Amino acid sequence: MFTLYDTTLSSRLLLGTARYPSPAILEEAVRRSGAGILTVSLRRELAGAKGDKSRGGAFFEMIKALGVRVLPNTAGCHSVQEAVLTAKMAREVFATDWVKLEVIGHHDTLQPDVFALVEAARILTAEGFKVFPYTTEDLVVGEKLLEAGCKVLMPWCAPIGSAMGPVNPAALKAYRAAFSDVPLIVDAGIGRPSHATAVMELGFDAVLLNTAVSGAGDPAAMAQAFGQAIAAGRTAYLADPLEPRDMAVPSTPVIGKAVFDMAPAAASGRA
Ligand SMILES: CC(=O)[C@@H](O)[C@H](O)COP(=O)(O)O
Repeated sequence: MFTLYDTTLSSRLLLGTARYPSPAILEEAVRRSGAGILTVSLRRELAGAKGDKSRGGAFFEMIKALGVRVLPNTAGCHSVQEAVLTAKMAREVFATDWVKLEVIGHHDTLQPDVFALVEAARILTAEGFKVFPYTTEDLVVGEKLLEAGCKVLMPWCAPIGSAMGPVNPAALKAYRAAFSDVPLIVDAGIGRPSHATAVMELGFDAVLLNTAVSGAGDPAAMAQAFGQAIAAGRTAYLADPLEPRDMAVPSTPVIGKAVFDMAPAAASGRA
């Protein structure tokens, strides 16, 4: 169990809902993942409906009907104004003050504009939003986001949609150590279940991912694999894993065993 703002959750997987082959596959993926939170892009769905707002609305109704907590996101926003406006629209549509705050700053890497992110976070928390900021693993930005009122931080592990997995594990380790009391969710860049396990083993509280599931050959099976991998990573973290060592250490205590085994054989003349 872990707590994000006012809510206690058992699943540590937050699943994105974009780019699935069909609504039925999305539904099945959500079910098999066991995800505790679904993130939904307001801008993407409304843009995809191409003027027919009821299509966007139908998608939102389908998401609500899944009965999983929704975390609307501001994916596709490039400025403070856009992100704040999108968050307010999402609050109306989903009747929630939770928002995943994304303010994209770099065209190629989709790296967040961390200056705009902090400003938007400050505005939204002042208006009562519970902000989940998508950020880099920069420690100073993390501190500024906490000062702005965020109670959760969501560092990337690689660019959105890249599926690279944790490209800078040392930075993620430092992030975990620096914000030991803050719920931390790795958001974006996960490609495989083993990546999710690896970041959970570092002590992160949860993982948010989308492309690795929606882009898989069998999204529902992959969603299930991620659910299992995240749970395994958490269990391993709590089990206090060994640190890698420079030297070999025999795992079987051989000294003494041979004496017991050999002595009776030698005495009886057996080789
Ligand atoms: C759905 C969503 O919020 C994405 O913007 C998020 O950051 C996930 O990234 P991946 O698609 O790389 O998992």
